[in-house]
Amino acid sequence: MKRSNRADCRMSVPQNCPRRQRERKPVTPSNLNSRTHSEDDEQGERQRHRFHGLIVEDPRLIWRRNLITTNRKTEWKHNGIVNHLSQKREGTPVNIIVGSHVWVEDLDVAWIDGLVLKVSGKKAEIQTSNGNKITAELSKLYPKDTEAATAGVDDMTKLSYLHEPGVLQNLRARYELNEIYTYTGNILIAINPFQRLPHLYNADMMQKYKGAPLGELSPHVFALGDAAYRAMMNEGKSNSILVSGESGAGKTETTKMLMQYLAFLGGRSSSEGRSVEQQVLEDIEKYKLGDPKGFHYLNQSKCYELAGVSDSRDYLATRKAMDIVGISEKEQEAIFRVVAAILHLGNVDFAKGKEVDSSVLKDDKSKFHLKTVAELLMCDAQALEDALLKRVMVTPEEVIKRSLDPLNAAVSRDGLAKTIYSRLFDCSILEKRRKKLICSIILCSFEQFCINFTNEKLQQHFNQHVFKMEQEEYTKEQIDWSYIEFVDNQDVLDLIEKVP
Ligand SMILES: Nc1ncnc2c1ncn2[C@@H]1O[C@H](COP(=O)(O)OP(=O)(O)OP(=O)(O)O)[C@@H](O)[C@H]1O
Repeated sequence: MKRSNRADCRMSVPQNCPRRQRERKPVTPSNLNSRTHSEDDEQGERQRHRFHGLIVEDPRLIWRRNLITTNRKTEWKHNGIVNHLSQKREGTPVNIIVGSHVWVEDLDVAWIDGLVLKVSGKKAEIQTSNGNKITAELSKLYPKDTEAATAGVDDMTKLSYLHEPGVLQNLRARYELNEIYTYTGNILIAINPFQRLPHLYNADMMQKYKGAPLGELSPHVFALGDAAYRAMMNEGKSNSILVSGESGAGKTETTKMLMQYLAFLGGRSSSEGRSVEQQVLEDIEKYKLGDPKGFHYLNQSKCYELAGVSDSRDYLATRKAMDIVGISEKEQEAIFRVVAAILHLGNVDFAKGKEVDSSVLKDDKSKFHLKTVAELLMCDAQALEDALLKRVMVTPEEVIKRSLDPLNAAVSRDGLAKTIYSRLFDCSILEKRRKKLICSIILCSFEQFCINFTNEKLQQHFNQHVFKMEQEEYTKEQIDWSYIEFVDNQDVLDLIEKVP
């Protein structure tokens, strides 16, 4: 399922009608939320989940276009925040005249601001703020809001001009002040700070955000976690937070913060007076784990500790968060058994066997790890050993077993580890979803399906809250502007979500 061209989904704000000139209630995360309630009601049973959107971005990608390959740039523009917010390029009535302050594309810094010196035909001559004089097509210029707050705005819906340079400038201005979070309605955008900002995540901050309505305090990942948790408790309904972003943008770190916050909200004191180390030691023995240096899958980077990161605490926070989101003790045990089994599996080594191109378990250590894997996965140790040492080929006539040499046995071991790990997530999600809806799709690429579905869901979220709502408001306020058609992807969502 490929994404359709979203270019026609972009919203155009009339140039002669900057949004701040109109007397209107600013669109805040909280009033957007109240709208979601009524829409949920309308959708009734069909809406099994409430979704909260969180987009993480890598500043190196969004501000330095020369670091982005053409494809990546296009992909980002089509999938990222700017696509949802930016002003329609073609056919937009851009009222650029001599003396206008504008944004123009720049290879080094993505967008540079400048002053229009001359307009002739479809082109303009611009004096850029870095001292260059350039000529650009009028249709490629975007008006600059000269009255924009230098510190930026905490919610992108408050921007006067919703176009790519405006959005990026706002994120950048905030980022320079270490304000890495910004709302777009009730969607949170997080920019990777590439440095620890402990003051943002300490216990005081958690306390501050606990119970505060979304939008009341500065944008924060805790605010989103809080909204999801409250909605879950109040409505008895599942909630999902979609964390979307490029590789390296900070999804994992953001998710960790969310988990910590959810654990804090759950507040179940499972420690019973024991120290963190004692509790974790409660599990290391059980899963026959030990020093990470001793595990092949953990010791490749040779990096075992990070300043300010406590694996023990993160582990306990994860367990607590699992409690909160309703993963039972038994399911948690199963999850950690599988994870521990994967680590042990990585330590199973192979040596040459007696026959040509065959292999055996290398030593007693490997035998121990294989036995532990079998115990943890509750499977037969001999069958597991066979599966690692031999390849099975099924032909129409017969089933052929062929021995593997040590190198290929190691490849088979790593393949098994990857498959088990990936199945762990498929199974957890499957448990929570209606099998009817999902089974056939898993046979395709489940991961890609999830990515596409998430993108479609986010797109619909933006359609609902930015396009539909804004247009309704313009109509209500009788503002003279042309109605923009946009592609509604509800049919795509119905295909996946709707009960057949
Ligand atoms: N909020 C944050 N605070 C501090 N550092 C961060 C934060 N978010 C990301 N980082 C830094 O960026 C690095 C990459 O982030 P992370 O691993 O979360 O990315 P990712 O989106 O999960 O990547 P991938 O999709 O490739 O797994 C982290 O190792 C960390 O150094």
